[in-house]
Amino acid sequence: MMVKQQAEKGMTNEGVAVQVCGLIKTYPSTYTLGCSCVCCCCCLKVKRTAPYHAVKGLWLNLAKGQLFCLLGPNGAGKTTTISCLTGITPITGGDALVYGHSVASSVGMAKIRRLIGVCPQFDILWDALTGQEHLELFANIKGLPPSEIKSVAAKSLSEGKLKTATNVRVGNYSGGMKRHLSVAIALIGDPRLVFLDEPTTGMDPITRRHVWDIIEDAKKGRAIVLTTHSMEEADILGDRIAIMAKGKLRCIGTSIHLKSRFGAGYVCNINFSTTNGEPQTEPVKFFFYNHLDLKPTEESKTFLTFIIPHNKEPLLARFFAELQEREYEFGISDIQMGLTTLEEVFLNIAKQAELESSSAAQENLVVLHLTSGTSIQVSMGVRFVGIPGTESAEHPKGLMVEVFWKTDDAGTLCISHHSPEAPIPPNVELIKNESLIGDMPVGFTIDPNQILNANGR
Ligand SMILES: Nc1ncnc2c1ncn2[C@@H]1O[C@H](COP(=O)(O)OP(=O)(O)OP(=O)(O)O)[C@@H](O)[C@H]1O
Repeated sequence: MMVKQQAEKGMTNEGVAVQVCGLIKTYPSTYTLGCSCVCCCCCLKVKRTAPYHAVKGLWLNLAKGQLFCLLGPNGAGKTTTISCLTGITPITGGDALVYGHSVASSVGMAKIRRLIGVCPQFDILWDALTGQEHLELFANIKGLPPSEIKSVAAKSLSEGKLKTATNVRVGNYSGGMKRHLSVAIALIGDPRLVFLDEPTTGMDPITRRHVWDIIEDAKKGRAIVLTTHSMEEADILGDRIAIMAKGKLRCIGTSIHLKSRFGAGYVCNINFSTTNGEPQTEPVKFFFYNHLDLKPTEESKTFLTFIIPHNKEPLLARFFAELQEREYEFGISDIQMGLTTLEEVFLNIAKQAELESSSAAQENLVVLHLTSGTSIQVSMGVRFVGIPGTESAEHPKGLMVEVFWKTDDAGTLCISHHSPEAPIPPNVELIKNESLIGDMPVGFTIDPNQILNANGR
């Protein structure tokens, strides 16, 4: 909101490289030929798809000398945002100023092109050219003085995995080497703003660390916009992180800010020593349950993990003082506390966005295979879901499960596992829309606050 107010008052800030002011991108309708019959000769129809709102009014400032990391599940609108800022696709509404030049005007865009370097999501390289030839070509395009081109190209190839491949044709590069070369191309000519769209996809861990060092060094004196599906990469490189979903910015801040504001709380790991006999995990579990009403999220013979929600904060000082006093009695070797992970923040935001859109339109359903053997459809991102047809005299409200989500390597939200089936607490209000899509029932979404309140969590 502050960004919007500043922009509306025409305020400019010296430290800002890019000012995005209500950016909108809507892809127009497309027309396809199709029919629903088998013969295909009599009823070919032109089908019109609805316009797609990929970016729905984005407001943000990107600072000079900082790396801004844009996260979001597949289809969030990250690449579209980059395409709008780099002039690859025309914007539909709003504007963005790159070092004061507007992306909405062709004059502005011509100036912006001289200031930016881009590593696109998919490599645009020529198999017949070598790494050195690519860099010389792009150094030429960026307008570097001819006398400097060879040395600049050689310098950016002088380190890491590309060194040995300088004169090898790119057709023989691995996928990771091609991404490495695309990053080098984005940085050539000292651009003041660099866009890196999933730059380390397909890289082995050693090359990835090397490219992280290159990116970290490149922050000085320029702004970098990076998109990634790796939370580790975002945590390590991002000075500020934003999460987009369904075309909208959902949250923005430093990694620590996002974890404390949007994470579930703290992760507490307790390790037990095995030198003085059997570890006392059961008394410690009881101690946590008794004082904080928490059960472990992970456990083994020698460690326990608890997620401590923020609302328990007032109890923690006394709780940990007492736990430390009894460390020896419980056989605890060490206690570690940390904020929950960025991945968890990401999942929370992605789930929330999916839930909003699937409750707006009855879509985005995925199949949940219950361990009891039946399958139901559930809204993407739902946490507690009631199982249709499970009402009985013993459980008048029926049964429910808690669904746990994860993202796959490509950033798509998918079901990880679910809790055992449990009775829906009697005081929970249910809004049941009995429905069947295809021949599979649709589970009803239960407000998580009601369950947490009912369980005293
Ligand atoms: N040319 C186009 N015409 C119509 N729709 C498009 C076009 N390009 C992208 N889209 C749609 O816009 C949405 C946003 O796509 P975009 O590529 O920006 O997402 P993203 O956040 O970069 O996802 P990913 O992580 O998969 O790269 C998607 O639903 C996509 O299908």
